[in-house]
Amino acid sequence: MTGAVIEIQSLTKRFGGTTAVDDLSFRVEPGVVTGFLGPNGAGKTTTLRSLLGLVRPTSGRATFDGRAYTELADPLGTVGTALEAASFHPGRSGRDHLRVAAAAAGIRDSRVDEVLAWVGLADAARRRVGGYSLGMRQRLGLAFALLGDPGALVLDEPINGLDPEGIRWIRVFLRDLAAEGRTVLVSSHLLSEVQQTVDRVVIISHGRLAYEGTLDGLESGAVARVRVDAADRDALARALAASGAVVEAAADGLRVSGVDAERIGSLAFAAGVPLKLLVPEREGLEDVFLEIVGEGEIR
Ligand SMILES: Nc1ncnc2c1ncn2[C@@H]1O[C@H](COP(=O)(O)OP(=O)(O)OP(=O)(O)O)[C@@H](O)[C@H]1O
Repeated sequence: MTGAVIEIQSLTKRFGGTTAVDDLSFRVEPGVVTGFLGPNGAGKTTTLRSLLGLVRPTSGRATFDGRAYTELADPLGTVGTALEAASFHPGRSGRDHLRVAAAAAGIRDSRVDEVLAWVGLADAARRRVGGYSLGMRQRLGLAFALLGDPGALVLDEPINGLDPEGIRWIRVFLRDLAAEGRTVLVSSHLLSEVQQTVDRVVIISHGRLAYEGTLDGLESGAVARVRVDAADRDALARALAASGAVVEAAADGLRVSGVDAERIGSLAFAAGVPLKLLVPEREGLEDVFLEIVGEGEIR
């Protein structure tokens, strides 16, 4: 199977005076899991809703192999979606939900049990959705998305709220779907949540593209720092700053960037300042992500 290429081209969506998505362009290829990341309010949901024909863009296009969702000959076979996990009627069983959807879409009834087994819900299929855990509702959402055996999957925050076992399960599940050649796009507001699941990431902030590429590429933007301390911290800071290092004071010593640990050792030695701590540190991916999107910004 080869899933469709998803392409967002100069997409802009304004709601009154709010620009939710601002001239956004990126591509999502089949065969890999792509993370679609940004803080709350960055415009992820609006982008996904535009892609699925639920929102009319102010300008630009969002397509599957060049066709807008509304132009697809076989929408359910092209893309499966799970935009909200909680929107199932609590009084009906998981199986009933899928049977109604399958009948409406002209999909054979036996497919319902296939997808329920696929997502590990076979035993719970006849129970009321009201008694499902969040993880089970997320699985039901996935089963729903897979009904039409789509080449592409577009999932809004599918990992949000899952317990560790559920997270492990969905990681493997999404990777398997991509390995079959499907296009898998997964949104999240936390990089750490999808870090072990995705191959590529698209990061947006304020409706604009902030980064598109591999996780390795993102990591190469991480700043190397050295944590260092001396009994005479001020003398150490002066010696390092005089050699062009960037020195920040912290409660437990100094954070130094721009020079490596070896050079810091020689500079301290030359200045006659004995060190009591010298630890190279690398910024985590989550720090790089927060820097890219602007730490803690919520609109
Ligand atoms: N129907 C709407 N009417 C008015 N403003 C909207 C509407 N939908 C979204 N917005 C605004 O557009 C911006 C982007 O929202 P969007 O839901 O796309 O972000 P998001 O990245 O998905 O965030 P979240 O994870 O919180 O859903 C926000 O400022 C939001 O308030």
